Amino acid sequence: MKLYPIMLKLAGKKVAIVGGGAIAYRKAAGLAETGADIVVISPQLHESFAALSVSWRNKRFEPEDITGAHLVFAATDDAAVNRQVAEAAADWQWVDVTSEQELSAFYVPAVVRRGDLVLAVSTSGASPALAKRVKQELEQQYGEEYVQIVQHYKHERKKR
Ligand SMILES: C[C@@]1(CC(=O)O)C2=NC(=C\c3[nH]c(c(CCC(=O)O)c3CC(=O)O)Cc3[nH]c(c(CC(=O)O)c3CCC(=O)O)/C=C3\N/C(=C\2)[C@@H](CCC(=O)O)[C@]3(C)CC(=O)O)/[C@H]1CCC(=O)O
Ligand SMILES: NC(=O)c1ccc[n+]([C@@H]2O[C@H](COP(=O)([O-])OP(=O)(O)OC[C@H]3O[C@@H](n4cnc5c(N)ncnc54)[C@H](O)[C@@H]3O)[C@@H](O)[C@H]2O)c1
Repeated sequence: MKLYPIMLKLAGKKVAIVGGGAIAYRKAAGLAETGADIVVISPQLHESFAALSVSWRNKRFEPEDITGAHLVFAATDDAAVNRQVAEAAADWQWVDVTSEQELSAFYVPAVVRRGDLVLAVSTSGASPALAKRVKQELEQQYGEEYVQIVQHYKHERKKR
């Protein structure tokens, strides 16, 4: 089955991240500056979270924690807990179980940002390491100059 790529406007939307370790941090960092209302549920929080704006619920996961969340990340190191998160989610909630593809409703791509230019790379889950490698190649190919290039094109387009 093909996966469908999309750009989400997350300002003001609740996003729940269950787990507070390295992987939870990586998913939270990817949400920085989207305006999402990020809630992290975990009895421990990785020190890098200090640089991010998130609400921390210092506790173990319970189903009520994901109520109203549009996106849900199950990112604990306990596969059974991650499965409970998937089971607690309503049909309309998009869940990424970071330890188990079969239970996920979406995956996160590897991303290069150059201002408004966004390059997202996915292998549809086949190989996250390859997605990262292709991202690194794109980082070389599309340098910081593209921040200005995309601005220029945007400006030209408005003149029409
Ligand atoms: C792209 C990136 C985005 C991000 O995380 O922000 C991302 N994984 C990254 C890196 C990475 N992940 C893993 C390794 C170790 C090498 C390896 O195992 O290959 C490395 C490499 C590294 O860390 O160097 C391990 C791993 N990943 C998943 C599983 C579980 C499974 O496959 O079932 C396991 C085994 C866990 C275990 O051992 O238990 C699952 C997923 N990882 C995804 C995304 C989604 C599919 C993306 C796609 O392919 O399209 C998906 C399906 C769900 C999701 O996480 O959304 C990010 C690159 C960051 C960057 O840009 O630098
Ligand atoms: N998708 C990916 O990109 C990817 C990559 C590597 C690993 N993984 C998976 O992610 C998992 C987590 O890895 P990590 O490096 O972040 O682990 P980690 O040990 O750094 O963090 C685990 C976190 O889970 C929290 N936790 C444990 N039980 C909990 C509970 N009941 N409720 C709430 N929080 C709870 C802990 O407090 C801790 O903060 C791994 O076990 C692996 O399966 C995914």
